[in-house]
Amino acid sequence: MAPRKKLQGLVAATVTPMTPDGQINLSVIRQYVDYLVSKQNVKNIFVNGTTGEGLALSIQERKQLAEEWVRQGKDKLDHVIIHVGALSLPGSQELARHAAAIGASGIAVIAPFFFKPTSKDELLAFLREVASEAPAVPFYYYHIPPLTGVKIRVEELLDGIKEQIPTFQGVKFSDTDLLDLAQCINKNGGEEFVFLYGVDEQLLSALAIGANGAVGSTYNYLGQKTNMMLQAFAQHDLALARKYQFLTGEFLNFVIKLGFGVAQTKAVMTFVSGIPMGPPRLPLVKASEEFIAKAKAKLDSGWGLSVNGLS
Ligand SMILES: CC(=O)N[C@H](C=O)[C@@H](O)[C@H](O)[C@H](O)CO
Ligand SMILES: CC(=O)C(=O)O
Repeated sequence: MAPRKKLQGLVAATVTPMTPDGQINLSVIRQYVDYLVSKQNVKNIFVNGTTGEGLALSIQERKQLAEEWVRQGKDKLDHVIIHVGALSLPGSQELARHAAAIGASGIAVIAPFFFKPTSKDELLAFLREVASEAPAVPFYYYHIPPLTGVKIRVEELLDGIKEQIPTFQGVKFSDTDLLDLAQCINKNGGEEFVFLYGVDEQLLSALAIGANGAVGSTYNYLGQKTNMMLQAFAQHDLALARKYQFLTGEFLNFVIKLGFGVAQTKAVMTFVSGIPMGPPRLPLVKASEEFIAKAKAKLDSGWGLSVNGLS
């Protein structure tokens, strides 16, 4: 899938559909793609990442999923980014070669997080060895220090990165350190790289300092509303953009207080889209009936209309 345009706007971090007995369920991916495009107006996806439980899947499962997403996304999606990060370098390299072979429009890699890189050079060396296995595929670094514990600042990592990783294209930035993000954007004067923000509840703040778009779990079901925020922001209507951020934030604040993670995202996506996403895989456990009832009631309660008449 040759990217027709530079990645921008919303990217849905897809969940991995599973059968009730915990096998990956490829059979609903076609329907999932159609849902994102037609109901959420989201045409980019990020596969096998945090939300997709990528690190809880076998290499074989990750390849099968990547293939199915690319196959179903053909002619419907603009970008299919495959997360190929893994704890072992050979595992990550194998996934990178596979993603290249099937025509993914980009690959992303998180920092290895059991044995952790302790310096920029160590992290860069690992990323370089993965990226070089897919020499024609745009490469994104996936920065998510709350989960990896690798806190090397992106500003530092980006310094001279093109010489080491010629395919380097940008960052999925899933951290609240907006100073780091701002420094990256400020130094990226030529607008060579793409910065996709990954903390959905504060995307507007990241847009304000220059993020190009966002990758997140909530764009699976709040994509339409978040697109309205992007549009208001692009039209310099900050007051309206803020209303949309408050609107999505109201729902997220509600579910975060109940306990919100990948399992809960799968449950919400199941009732919003009607597509059975199934349970998560251990060590995650499925969302409680109580959570589902409350989240559903919140969404059904006219929540969409509760902030100054927005829908
Ligand atoms: C830790 C995590 O999963 N972060 C996601 C992406 O990076 C986000 O999309 C969050 O799910 C979202 O911001 C809700 O907190
Ligand atoms: C949220 C995100 O980007 C991920 O699931 O990896």
